[in-house]
Amino acid sequence: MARYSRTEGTIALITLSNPPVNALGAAVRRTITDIMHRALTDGEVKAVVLCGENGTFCAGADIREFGKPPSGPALVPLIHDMEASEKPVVAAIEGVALGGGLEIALGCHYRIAHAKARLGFPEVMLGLIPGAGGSQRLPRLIGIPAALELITTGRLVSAQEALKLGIVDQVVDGNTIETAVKFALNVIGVCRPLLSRRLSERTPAFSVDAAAVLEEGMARVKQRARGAFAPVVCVQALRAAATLPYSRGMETEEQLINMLIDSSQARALQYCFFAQRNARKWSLPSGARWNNSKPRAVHRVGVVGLGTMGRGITVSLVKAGISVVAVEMEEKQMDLGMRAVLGMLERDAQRRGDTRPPTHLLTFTLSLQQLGNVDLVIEAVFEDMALKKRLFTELCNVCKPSTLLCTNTSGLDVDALAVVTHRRSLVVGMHFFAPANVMKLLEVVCGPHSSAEAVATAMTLGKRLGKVGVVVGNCPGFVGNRMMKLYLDQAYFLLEEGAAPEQVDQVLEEFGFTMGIFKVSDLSGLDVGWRVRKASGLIGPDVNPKTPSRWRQGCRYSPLPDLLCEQGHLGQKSGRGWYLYETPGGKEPKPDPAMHRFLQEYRSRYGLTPRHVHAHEVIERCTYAMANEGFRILEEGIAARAEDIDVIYVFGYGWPRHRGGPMFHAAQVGLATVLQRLEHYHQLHPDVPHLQPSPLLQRLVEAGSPPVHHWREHVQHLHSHL
Ligand SMILES: CC(C)(COP(=O)(O)OP(=O)(O)OC[C@H]1O[C@@H](n2cnc3c(N)ncnc32)[C@H](O)[C@@H]1OP(=O)(O)O)[C@@H](O)C(=O)NCCC(=O)NCCSC(=O)C[C@@H](O)CCCCCCCCCCCCC(=O)O
Repeated sequence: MARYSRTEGTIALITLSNPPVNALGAAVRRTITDIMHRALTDGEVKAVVLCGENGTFCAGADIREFGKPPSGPALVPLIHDMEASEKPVVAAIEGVALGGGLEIALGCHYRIAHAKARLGFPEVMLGLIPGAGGSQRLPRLIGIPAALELITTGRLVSAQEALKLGIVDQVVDGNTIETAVKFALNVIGVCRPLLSRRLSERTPAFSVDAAAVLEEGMARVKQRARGAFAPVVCVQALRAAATLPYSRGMETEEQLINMLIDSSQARALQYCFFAQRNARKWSLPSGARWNNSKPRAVHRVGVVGLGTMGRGITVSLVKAGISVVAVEMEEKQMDLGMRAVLGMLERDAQRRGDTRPPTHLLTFTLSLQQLGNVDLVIEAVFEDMALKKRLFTELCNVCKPSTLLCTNTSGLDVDALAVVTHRRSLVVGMHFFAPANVMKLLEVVCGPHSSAEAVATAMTLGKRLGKVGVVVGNCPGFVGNRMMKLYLDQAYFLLEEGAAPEQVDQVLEEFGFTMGIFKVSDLSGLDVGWRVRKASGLIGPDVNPKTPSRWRQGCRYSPLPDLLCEQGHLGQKSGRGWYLYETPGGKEPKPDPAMHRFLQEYRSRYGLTPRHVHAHEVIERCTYAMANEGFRILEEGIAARAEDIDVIYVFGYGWPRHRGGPMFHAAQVGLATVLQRLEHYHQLHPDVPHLQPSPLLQRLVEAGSPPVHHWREHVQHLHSHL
């Protein structure tokens, strides 16, 4: 928990010891409080050095304790006692000093940091504010503008930046604890009383513009927060620091954190924190798991296809220091792709202040033969099964027998590709999201033949690329796009029933989505879905001409997006889609009067009487339809946990993190309510079978709506892939 030792005769060394990150759980707080009291009252001790075991100072409060009844001593009195002490207290910061960890460090009189240390207040990402004096001490140390930026964004700073800002007093390359001990010996008795080092005693170093800075800060966070409370409350805490004496500021901080601590948003954000980490802990029905499966070494990767996805994947790989052989079939495409990749790398290097992008890691070629020596191939050609099968067959002949063959398909059958190869166990899906060099999500699609080694290798590679990997099973659309289809269907149906694209989007954005569904569709290009619908036989020559336009494969179908595509309205790239753009390639969507007329004509053609669609109906139909499919996905074992589905939505589809994800949202609304609303909508729309509540949802409600982590226990037949 925390250890006490004496060094150099007069220095008390207090070492936090709570692996893996020295979080400040109740037992740790109890031990440090006792030990600190001992050190501060022991007459032989002249100074104290506080450090953390195993190269980590402290990652802050133990997040698992939030939401539980409080126990153990609080941090605030401990920090006050330390700061009030007449013996110098020096923090030796290695690894991280985050949240409550940094608050403790700010209560110390001096801070020495290792060059590789990172410091910050990430509380806002957990729906909180720094609640143990951090919101009051940091602005007194570095001023309002810098504190405002750090606290409202949760951004971590390097030791060097912390030195520049004045958060730490010294940065060391060598042994931080030894340096801190020497430092402590040097300052014993030098600065008595330690008044100037006590941040709570300082008058905040505010510029005259503090009020304006806070006002601007508030406007900025409100615009960016998409409905999240915590960033706004962070600004309120800083306003208290700017305008109130320290003790009153602390009272305000306490009131504000108490308001947030039990909020549904804080719960959702803390759920996301653990869900993201749990996603790494995959397992397969064979018993193979993340911690008993060895990934293969990947030094050289082949990327086939230099369209939008292939380019982004190539850039991600190169930025992670991995050699890439990029293959295109046609010279013109290759030239375009090569220029785009080099341009992206160049801009990235400029942003980071590097003079030369790592182009030496790149080989561009028109010949698949050059893939003979790669460890892994990522196929990123068109979504055309016949083309992909030909390619996989050829790759088998070209690549060494141990090369993993991965497909970036966004929904085609990974197993159908595996069976054309002689190395089925080495085939997995690596589904990146556009733009692949930016988006964090990676679905690792595991087919029935995929080996644990292949899954482990794809997950490890994803981690090297900075992605959040989630292992999913093989079915059309996997997890993300399978649920997305139902979301889109509901959005189209809402247009048929009377809504306008901008109205649906506004409601979704107010809910917290990064972008409304129609804006997303315009951005990705309407032709993407069009191709998928053609390939899956929903449109095209295979459809019986007698089939009504609004009816496909036994259920209601909306041809709206197909009609737009037929007119060449493909979204941003064509200057027109669900919205109007100034020019082809324009980015600024404007409501399109022609779209309104088109919808009116469409409705009258099919005898649909438009009605006013309420905001709550938009949210319920879109999000409950998604969650309902999520329950089916869980039942089929396509996702191992509800948390995995939520991670996919938060990291890949712009779902607001402060609402946890579609499954967590359903749990927060109440499963019984979701069930009842789905029944209601299914009664109104019996031609939409997907609105019929899934059997798992029904069983969960019968079982009293257990918490998300227990849902898997109610899956009846674990016939699953995962
Ligand atoms: C630290 C990291 C940067 C490490 O990253 P890395 O990639 O190396 O590793 P992982 O992310 O995989 O983490 C490894 C492992 O550790 C677990 N973990 C990490 N941090 C915590 C944590 N803070 N608590 C619990 N567990 C943690 C993680 O889950 C992994 O576990 P696994 O099983 O999967 O291996 C990175 O992890 C990171 O960024 N962590 C989060 C850091 C953070 O957000 N810190 C802020 C915490 S909130 C806080 O500090 C609030 C303060 O302002 C204090 C507020 C006090 C008042 C509140 C009143 C509430 C009452 C309850 C508490 C009473 C206390 C009091 O009153 O004083």
